[in-house]
Amino acid sequence: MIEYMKEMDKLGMVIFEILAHVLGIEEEHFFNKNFEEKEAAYFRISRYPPCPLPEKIVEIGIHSDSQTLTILHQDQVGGLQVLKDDKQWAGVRPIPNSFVINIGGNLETNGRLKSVIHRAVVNKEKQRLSIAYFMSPTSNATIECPPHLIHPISNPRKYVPFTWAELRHLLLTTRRVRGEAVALSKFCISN
Ligand SMILES: O=C(O)CCC(=O)C(=O)O
Ligand SMILES: [Fe+2]
Repeated sequence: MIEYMKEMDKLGMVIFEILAHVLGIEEEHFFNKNFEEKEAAYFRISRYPPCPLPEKIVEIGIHSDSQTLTILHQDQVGGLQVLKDDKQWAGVRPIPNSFVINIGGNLETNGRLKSVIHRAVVNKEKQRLSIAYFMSPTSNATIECPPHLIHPISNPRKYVPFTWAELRHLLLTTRRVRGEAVALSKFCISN
């Protein structure tokens, strides 16, 4: 497990480097610097038993991930679905030897990246397994959209700066609402 975790961290850092490049973040080691504390990362291993009436059950409810990045391994059964802009669910087809990468709520960068709403449905005949690895920043790292991704008129700042410790506290203490990032919304400037 520890080895798997180390490999996930390495992969996550490569993805962060790519994202930093795509987002035009020039500060060297931007993500490395904010992800030194590894204790905050965690796994969720989900086993979905077969179900004769799959339409009656949605095993992992509708949600978006709250951390920074999710690296998800799903087996070949399939069941992960994402909510598209047209409000239709689309299945994420399992591809052998690959991971599904989800952007977490605190990486939304003022809407430049999207933390997708998703759910997992069960299969009639087959059991399904998934392993989600959630990466979060160091507890006291400040989460704040880089100024160059903000425009005062076309894209004004959506959230006040906050720390991961503050968001994590709210995630643990705020009542959840299906499909809504309630904890994150507490930092919304319009609230
Ligand atoms: O099992 C899956 O495919 C999804 C798991 C998931 O969304 C989660 O653990 O947050
Ligand atoms: Fe998830």
